[in-house]
Amino acid sequence: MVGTAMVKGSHPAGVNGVVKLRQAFSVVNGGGGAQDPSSNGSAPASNAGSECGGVEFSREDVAGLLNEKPKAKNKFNYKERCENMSDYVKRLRQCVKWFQEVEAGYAQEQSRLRLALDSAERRLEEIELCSKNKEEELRCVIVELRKNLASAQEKLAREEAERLAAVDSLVKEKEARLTSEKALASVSEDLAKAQQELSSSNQRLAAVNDMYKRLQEYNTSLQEYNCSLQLDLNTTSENSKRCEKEKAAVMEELSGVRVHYNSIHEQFTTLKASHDEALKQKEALASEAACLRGDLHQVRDERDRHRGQAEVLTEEVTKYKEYTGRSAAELGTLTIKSNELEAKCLSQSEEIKELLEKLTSAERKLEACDLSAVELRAETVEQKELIVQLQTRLSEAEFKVVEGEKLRKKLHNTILELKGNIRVFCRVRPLLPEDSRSEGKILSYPTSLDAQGRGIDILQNGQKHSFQFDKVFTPEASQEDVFVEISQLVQSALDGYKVCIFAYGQTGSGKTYTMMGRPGYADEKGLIPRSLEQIFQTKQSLKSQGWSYEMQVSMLEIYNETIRDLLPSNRSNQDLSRTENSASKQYAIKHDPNGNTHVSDLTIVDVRSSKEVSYLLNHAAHSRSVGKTQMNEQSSRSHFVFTLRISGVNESTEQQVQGVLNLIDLAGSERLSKSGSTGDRLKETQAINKSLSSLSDVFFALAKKEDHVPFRNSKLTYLLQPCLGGDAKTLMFVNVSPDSTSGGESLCSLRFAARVNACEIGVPRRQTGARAPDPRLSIG
Ligand SMILES: Nc1ncnc2c1ncn2[C@@H]1O[C@H](COP(=O)(O)OP(=O)(O)OP(=O)(O)O)[C@@H](O)[C@H]1O
Repeated sequence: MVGTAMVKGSHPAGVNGVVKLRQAFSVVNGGGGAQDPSSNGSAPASNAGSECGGVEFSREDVAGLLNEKPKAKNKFNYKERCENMSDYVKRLRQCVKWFQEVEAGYAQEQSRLRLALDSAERRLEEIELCSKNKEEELRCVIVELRKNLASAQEKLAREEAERLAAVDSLVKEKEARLTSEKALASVSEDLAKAQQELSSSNQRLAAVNDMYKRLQEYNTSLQEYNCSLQLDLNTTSENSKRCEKEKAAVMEELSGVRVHYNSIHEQFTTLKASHDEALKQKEALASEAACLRGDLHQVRDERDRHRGQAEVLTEEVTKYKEYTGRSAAELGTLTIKSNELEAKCLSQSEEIKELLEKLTSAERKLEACDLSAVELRAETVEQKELIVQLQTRLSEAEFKVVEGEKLRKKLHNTILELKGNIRVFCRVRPLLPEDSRSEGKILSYPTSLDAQGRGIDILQNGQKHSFQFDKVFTPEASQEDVFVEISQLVQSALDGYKVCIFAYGQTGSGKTYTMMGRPGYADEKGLIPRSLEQIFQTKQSLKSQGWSYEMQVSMLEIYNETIRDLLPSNRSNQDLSRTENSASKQYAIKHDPNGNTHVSDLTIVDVRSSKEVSYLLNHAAHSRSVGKTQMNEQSSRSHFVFTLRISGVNESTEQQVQGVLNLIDLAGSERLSKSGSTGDRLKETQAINKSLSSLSDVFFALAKKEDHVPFRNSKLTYLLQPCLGGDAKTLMFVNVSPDSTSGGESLCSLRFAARVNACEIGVPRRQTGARAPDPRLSIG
């Protein structure tokens, strides 16, 4: 009974307790140890059971032992009951032994489990602490993110509004551009037509000139012929005059003869009349005689008288007849002579007529020739006038085109100035012999109306990325083409603006070529020498308007975050080594309230001509830190800053202007893996990449209109602060290599440039009025 009670009493804390401990142990250890015997009575014996003194007990055995009392079939059979009891006691003893062993094992297990529990609790505590910290952090992050979200939403709304406004203005600009392009196209058409007309007019003019020459030759021959005809005519007219005179004399003679003849004829008529009278009288007399015959006496006397009268009359008639016969002969000779003369005169008249006809026809021909010559001359004059008109129209059209282009640029500039944007030009250099040509072209230039000359597409990993800038120069663009586009900007430095032009891009992409050019090749001079030439030329031409300018130059480089002066402080002491010269100097950058930047101890040189500046540029180029990298034979390892300060005074208008021209050749960005830099080169590359990434951060902050712009993160950005965040006219060249192996870098550069293009830095302001107290210390 005692044993039974003991076993019974130990049951809950015994088997179940051990089972629970085992369960806990298995949970802590993550294993699948013992299970609650009551939960799964069919568990395998090896899992639930244990060994005790060589006797194996199953759970069922133990449970049977604990729950069953020994029962005898016959309660009076004491022997059987004793045997049963002893058997039961034996089994109980074995069971107790098993329990003890199990308890010992369980105690061990318990201590192990306690240790595990302790460590688990410690871990739990740590985890809880950690999770609390994390929770705290996450809460902070969530709060910050919420704030950021709110400000981002605000900014988004603002940017959306601005974007809409920008889209509006872009649409307007596009429209304006389209109309100006249409006008340009129509003007170009006109121009082409005018040129065609001009060339056809030139051809016609040449043909007319040719014809005119031939006509002139013909005219000359006609004039010669005319001269000979005139000579002939003169001699003929002299002959004719002579003949006329002779004819007149003959006619006079003839008329005299005719008068004479008439008078003789009249006499003859009167004589004939008198003869007839006489005959009549004779007849009357004869009739009278016949009448008087009767009266013979009387009649004979009368007859004699009459006879005498008849004889006298006969004599007279004879005389008359004689006379009349002689006159007729004379008249005949005279008539013959007159006829001859008339015939001669007639022949001469005919000759004269013929000559006159010839002369008239010749004159008519001459007149016709003169007329055609005059017509031709008039036509030539008309054509010349037409040519002049066409040329005027052509020059007008050309002028219109130039003016249109100027206006477009001006409008574009004005829009940009109103927006306060940084302008971005992209320049792609030509493929060099050392470039790889394996993967074909990665860059292309869209030809659509709105993107022509401004768009660039880059193919990277099979994907096309499109960008648009203020201008895109293809590899064919010459240094002159590039300079033409920035000359107006350079000009505005003389008008009192702060101007900043800088070149950004991967190493070897053509920044130094763009800014400085190729030394020794006049055609390939870069923007810096060309800008200076233009400034000094304009300075000369503005003299007539009363302007006089003073100019000062300074040049520095930022190498490994250190400023170096590139000009000799003492011209006579040029051989002094640069390090020795600049070691003691501080070159601290300061900005005054007027937005001018001062670099202490920096050498500033007065310059009067572009030659002087070229000399200084050469000096600086030799002093600049240059090295060889895997990407570029002559790689610029520093940022080069050229500053020209311009002070202008107009004595007649008492105006004063102060302009600054900053021209900057940045060091090239490069990937450390690709550049293959080690040692000092590696340090340089890291410094370059750091300052360029600071520049990128500045643009990022500007583009997002953040309150804080990290200008102070690098010397470069701090030096450029007035140009990037102030009132300067700023232009960035993004130089790109067409090499297919540089596609990644080119895409990065173009992305950076697109971000810069979106930046608004403020509206440019002209600096006029009183001069700074010491302009020599100011660089921009
Ligand atoms: N537009 C171009 N026409 C002809 N050659 C060019 C042009 N641009 C660049 N090059 C040539 O490409 C080479 C690299 O150009 P450059 O030295 O100007 O590159 P960079 O960007 O200044 O490089 P880094 O950053 O390493 O100084 C030079 O040999 C240069 O003459």
